[in-house]
Amino acid sequence: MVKVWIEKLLEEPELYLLRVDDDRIRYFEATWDIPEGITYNAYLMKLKDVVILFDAWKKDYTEEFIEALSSLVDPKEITHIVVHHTEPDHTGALPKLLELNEYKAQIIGTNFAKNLLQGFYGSDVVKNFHVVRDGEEVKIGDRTFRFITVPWLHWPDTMITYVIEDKLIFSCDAGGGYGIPRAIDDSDEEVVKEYLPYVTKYIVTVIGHYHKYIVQNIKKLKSLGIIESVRMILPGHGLIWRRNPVRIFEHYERVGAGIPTKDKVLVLYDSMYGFVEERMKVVIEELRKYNKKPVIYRFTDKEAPAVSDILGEVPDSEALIIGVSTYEADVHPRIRYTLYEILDKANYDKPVLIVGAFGWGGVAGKKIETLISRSKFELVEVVETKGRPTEEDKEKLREAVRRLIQWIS
Ligand SMILES: Cc1cc2nc3c(=O)[nH]c(=O)nc-3n(C[C@H](O)[C@H](O)[C@H](O)COP(=O)(O)O)c2cc1C
Repeated sequence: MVKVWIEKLLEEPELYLLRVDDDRIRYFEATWDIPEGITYNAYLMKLKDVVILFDAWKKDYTEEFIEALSSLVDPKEITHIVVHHTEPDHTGALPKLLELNEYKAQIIGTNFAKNLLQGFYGSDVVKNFHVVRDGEEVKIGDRTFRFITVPWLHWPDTMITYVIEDKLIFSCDAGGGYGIPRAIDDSDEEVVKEYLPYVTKYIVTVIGHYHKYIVQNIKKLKSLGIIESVRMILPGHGLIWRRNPVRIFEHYERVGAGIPTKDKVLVLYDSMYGFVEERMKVVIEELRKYNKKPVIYRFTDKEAPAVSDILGEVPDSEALIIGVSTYEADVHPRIRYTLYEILDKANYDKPVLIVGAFGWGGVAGKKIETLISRSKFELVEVVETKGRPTEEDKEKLREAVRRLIQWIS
């Protein structure tokens, strides 16, 4: 049985969280390996004469959503539905809800959201749609709702809602993360510590392609003066932030900007028969000699880490070292895919060292060199040699690692 949370968050205004813990999902967006699962959060606010729903759940949980919602309100009584972002993990249950609501509720969202909803679910769903512009304020009941667009965080339709009188931010995907936290909010530091790495992984895999917009949009919210005094940040996934609400946006900013954790170096390699691995042992030993802390992911005949986990390690690394074998005159397929995703989702200004091994003609190193030259990463060196590494090859590797360390410092 899937776990559903129905929690009262505030008495005034009367505000509820409706959260479902999706522990059945394996691959978010049919791509990202998330054994940690994810939650979908919707919120319900009851004011005098109006009932406002903020977002919904994924279609798979429509039945549970309607049941949870019905325990708080008759769906027919919902007067407004705010759609912050139309991705179906937040809107899948909407068509059924609107049917039960007899299409009485006014849907509020951006023009982009209206077009997308119509494309996904048909014209009926948008027949009572109120398009809001960036910064528009709408009085609903006795509260004022300001809608602020945050485009490309992570779709063009995305906006957040700021409730002026109560200083609440409904932030949808911004401020969200993977994982199924044991609590609903950030009051327990242990829960927060367990959860934050899943937030980083979520940011990189889901929003990473647009990571410059994270920094840009948070700057925009800061300039509006709504962050420093915010009382609660209520995201569409994961924990609610109310003990220290600013913290989640600070975390997003750090990941967006790629701020490194001191001494962390991401080491990533494939090795089919051990020759790349022999080289990487030399590299790792040299890193440790200089007090660097390598975080190691390897593709071998015994292990294949999730690319989503590797991506989550990039933003706070000081540097990357990639070990690669040449495979059919190309980059080994596992590294090829991983690197493609790193360059797309976690493209940061960080130094990279490439370590290659080949049998009869090294190609992988040169191909990676070309890819890196078109990215934000800076290539320190390609050390690519044949077969089993000689003592001379090993010395070259140690020198390259020292050069990388100098580059970092
Ligand atoms: C399926 C396969 C394809 C390969 N293709 C090439 C190639 O195109 N060019 C080359 O120089 N070596 C090629 N090699 C040899 C490897 O690059 C070489 O053995 C390297 O040292 C492998 O590193 P490892 O021992 O860590 O797996 C290939 C090896 C395998 C198993």
